[in-house]
Amino acid sequence: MNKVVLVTGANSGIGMALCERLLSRDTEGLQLCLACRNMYRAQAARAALLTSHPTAQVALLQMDTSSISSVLTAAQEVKLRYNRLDYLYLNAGIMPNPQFDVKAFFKGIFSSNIITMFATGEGILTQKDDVTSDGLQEVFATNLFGHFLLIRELEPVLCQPDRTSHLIWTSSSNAHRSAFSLEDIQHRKGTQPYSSSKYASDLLNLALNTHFNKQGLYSSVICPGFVMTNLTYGILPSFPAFVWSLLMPVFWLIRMFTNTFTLTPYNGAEALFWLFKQKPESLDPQAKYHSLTSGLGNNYTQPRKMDIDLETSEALFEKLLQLESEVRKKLKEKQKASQHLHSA
Ligand SMILES: NC(=O)C1=CN([C@@H]2O[C@H](COP(=O)(O)OP(=O)(O)OC[C@H]3O[C@@H](n4cnc5c(N)ncnc54)[C@H](OP(=O)(O)O)[C@@H]3O)[C@@H](O)[C@H]2O)C=CC1
Ligand SMILES: CC(C)CCC[C@@H](C)[C@H]1CC[C@H]2C3=C(CC[C@]12C)[C@@]1(C)CCC(=O)[C@@H](C)[C@@H]1CC3
Repeated sequence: MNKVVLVTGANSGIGMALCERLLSRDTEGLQLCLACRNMYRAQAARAALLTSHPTAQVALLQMDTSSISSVLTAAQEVKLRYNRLDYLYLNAGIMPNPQFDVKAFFKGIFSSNIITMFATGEGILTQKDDVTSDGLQEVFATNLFGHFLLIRELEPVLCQPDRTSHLIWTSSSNAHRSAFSLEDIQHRKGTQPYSSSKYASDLLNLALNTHFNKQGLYSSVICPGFVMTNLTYGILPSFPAFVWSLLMPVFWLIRMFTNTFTLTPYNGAEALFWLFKQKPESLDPQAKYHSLTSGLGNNYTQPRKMDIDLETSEALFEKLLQLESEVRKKLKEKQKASQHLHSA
């Protein structure tokens, strides 16, 4: 039986590079499903993958992870199409309206914190978040909650007695405990929704392992390192693409000191690809698997312990379940109201 692999945010950057790498390893034995919000971009990605792998099975699925109804519809479609789901890559993510603190950046360059700053972006980035039509914070909804709902909906295909399934989150080394609060899981009040959402995915990863390992479902998190993609280009929008290219020698130099500068989507997808080849039972639920690239350009994956604890991960899991039941209730009421309107 062919393995079924679903990747969210598969039409560009790290998600797209992962698809390319998976098909290069095994073109015939995989059923790849690209879950994307924009079907034009999804079709372009599918066409590019089929150009290099003409015999591959590549399907498309429309899904906007920031929209509850879109996630629920997409999950129904997955259950109709597939009776198994071996790998679910939870990769779609946004960092909207990033503000780059130039002063903090230059201060960081001349401090002992320089390596941490380049590896994590800590202290130099904030974002302005939005609210979705479901009334959720956009970064939380896109990066975390949409994926949580998807997993909950797909439980019947993910938890099967005769085999294991693997959830793999694209988190970040920008995830930081100080940006996250259990009292404000959506990060309505702060200025670091991205860091908060990624820290929440690290916590949720642990809770998912606690609750689902017995049912054959495993979860892992990775950090791709600093990769040049649409997401990072958005951090300095005044820089045209050629300026980023001109900066490449500087970045290669920085890579000599911090191997987190993976830079290309291919390199950034290293840990995602490495996890595909591992037995999920052998992995550490408290570790984040980092894509790293050496000064000489060699890729490797390294686990690093995360700053998370069981108690907070359980508390977050409970809060997410509670939010899930609230949004489902709201959605039902909305559907009832529109039915009334139609029948009147
Ligand atoms: N680049 C980096 O340095 C790092 C990236 N990451 C993480 O890697 C992941 C991939 O990002 P990256 O490849 O860098 O950036 P890209 O912007 O290239 O990829 C992000 C993908 O997510 C999709 N996406 C965004 N919002 C939604 C949504 N609401 N519903 C469905 N899909 C959506 C995008 O679709 P569309 O094309 O339609 O926008 C795109 O396919 C993200 O989770 C990011 O946080 C983590 C650490 C570092
Ligand atoms: C103009 C200058 C010569 C160079 C500017 C460099 C910064 C824009 C980058 C240095 C470290 C980068 C970084 C990220 C974004 C861009 C930098 C701040 C991230 C925060 C991107 C998203 C992530 O998830 C992190 C892992 C990245 C960490 C490093």
